[in-house]
Amino acid sequence: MTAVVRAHGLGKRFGRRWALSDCTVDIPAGRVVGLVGPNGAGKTTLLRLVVGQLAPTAGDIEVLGAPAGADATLSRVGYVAQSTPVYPGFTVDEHLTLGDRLNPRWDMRVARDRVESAGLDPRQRAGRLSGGHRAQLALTMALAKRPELLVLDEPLTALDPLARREFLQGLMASTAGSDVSVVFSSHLIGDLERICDYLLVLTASRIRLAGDIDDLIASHHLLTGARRDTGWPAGAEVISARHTERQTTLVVRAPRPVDDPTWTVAGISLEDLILAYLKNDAAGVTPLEVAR
Ligand SMILES: Nc1ncnc2c1ncn2[C@@H]1O[C@H](COP(=O)(O)OP(=O)(O)OP(=O)(O)O)[C@@H](O)[C@H]1O
Repeated sequence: MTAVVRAHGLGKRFGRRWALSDCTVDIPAGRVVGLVGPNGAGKTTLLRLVVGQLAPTAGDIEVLGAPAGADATLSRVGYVAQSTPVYPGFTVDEHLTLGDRLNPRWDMRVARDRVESAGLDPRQRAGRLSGGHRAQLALTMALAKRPELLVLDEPLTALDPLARREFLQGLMASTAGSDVSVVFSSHLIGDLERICDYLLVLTASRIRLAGDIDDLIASHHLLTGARRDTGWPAGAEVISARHTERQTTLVVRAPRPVDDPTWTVAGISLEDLILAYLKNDAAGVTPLEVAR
């Protein structure tokens, strides 16, 4: 597997607190990777390590074959931070001119098309744009660089539903048939489901799950049966358990479909799979405890 990001034993500490711990992961090239996790899990920290804005406290990280943040890779990585930074005193058009000067692979046509479709006024100063339009400008700057790796930290939060859909369609159109790899953090699972084919789940500063979404869906199952506190199915790892007075519902990971007549087995949606890992994130807490 060719990896765009290779992290080994990666950790970042702020003061006494580890924002990211012991992260060992290879992010495959040419994929659209969804990064999910609860608030404060360490997603932004991981993304800032990827783009070289932070230096690791422990371990190492390689991006596009070089140490993260290396000069040689800067123009090959596009990044939109959560705050969607722009230059407030520059107009939209001046942003595009600056992008053209600074980036060897800049595509002015992509930039102008996006500005037009997002309804941005080229003469408007960026400092006066609405939050959603500022996000659109920041995304345009990242896409028009024609990066090999595009890193987006919750880019959709400020966009209205229509703009969100159009952005996702635009993103899919610009990634289809190209080699660009995308790492995309979001709390909006429906949006991730629409465009991602690879998933990373980060909870409590650790990677809990990484893999191809189709494989993860195939290896996780939803089991329902009569209420019980023991007697879990053999050969399956219980990820989460929920109980009503009469019924127990499990999310389990098992390489083969669970063959146990005391359970009704069903496929799992991406949303249920992610929620099972998010619920069961506190270290040392058993699935039974977190389910109540
Ligand atoms: N520059 C910093 N200085 C001190 N602590 C920080 C800094 N950046 C992040 N942290 C802490 O590191 C932890 C992880 O933060 P991070 O922003 O990476 O989480 P996140 O998963 O992106 O959260 P959210 O979904 O809320 O954006 C948090 O406890 C946060 O307070």
